[in-house]
Amino acid sequence: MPAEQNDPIEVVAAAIVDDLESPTVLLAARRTEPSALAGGWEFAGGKVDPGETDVQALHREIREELGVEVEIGELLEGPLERGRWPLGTAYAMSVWLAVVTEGVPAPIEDHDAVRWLTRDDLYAVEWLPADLPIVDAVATRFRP
Ligand SMILES: Nc1nc2c([nH]c(=O)n2[C@H]2C[C@H](O)[C@@H](COP(=O)(O)OP(=O)(O)OP(=O)(O)O)O2)c(=O)[nH]1
Repeated sequence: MPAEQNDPIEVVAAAIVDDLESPTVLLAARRTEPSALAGGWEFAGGKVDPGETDVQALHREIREELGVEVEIGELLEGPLERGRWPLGTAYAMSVWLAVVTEGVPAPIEDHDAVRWLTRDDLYAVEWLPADLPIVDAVATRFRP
């Protein structure tokens, strides 16, 4: 179906954890731009390019931004169609749990810091506001 003018822009992102079944840490990345969002923490990811599947886009973005390869796990179901999460009205984001299979995450592009958050400090960074319900969804998967 062709995209309508006011359809949200599709974004994909990874909630990178240490273990897909029983996570104990979550990776957060600090944005460098635009200035309105710089300093906010988020899930690494980005827009799906034309002709790319969501999963292809996710692997590409994670490779470009963090320099790692990931295995993708469960889709964290959001309230919008196809389980996406609203980012304001302009964007809709699909978020999967993921684990690193190759490399060590580093802030290569679009971020200036990455941090592994334990359950106790999941909310210790200043998440972009739209991400808070997604962090809540990740928290429910954490090892009790
Ligand atoms: N990647 C990502 N974007 C987020 C998150 N939370 C959130 O509100 N956003 C917003 C920031 C942007 O306004 C929008 C799209 O994100 P993006 O990373 O593709 O933004 P961008 O415009 O810098 O993309 P690009 O040109 O580098 O592809 O979504 C998140 O957790 N991850």
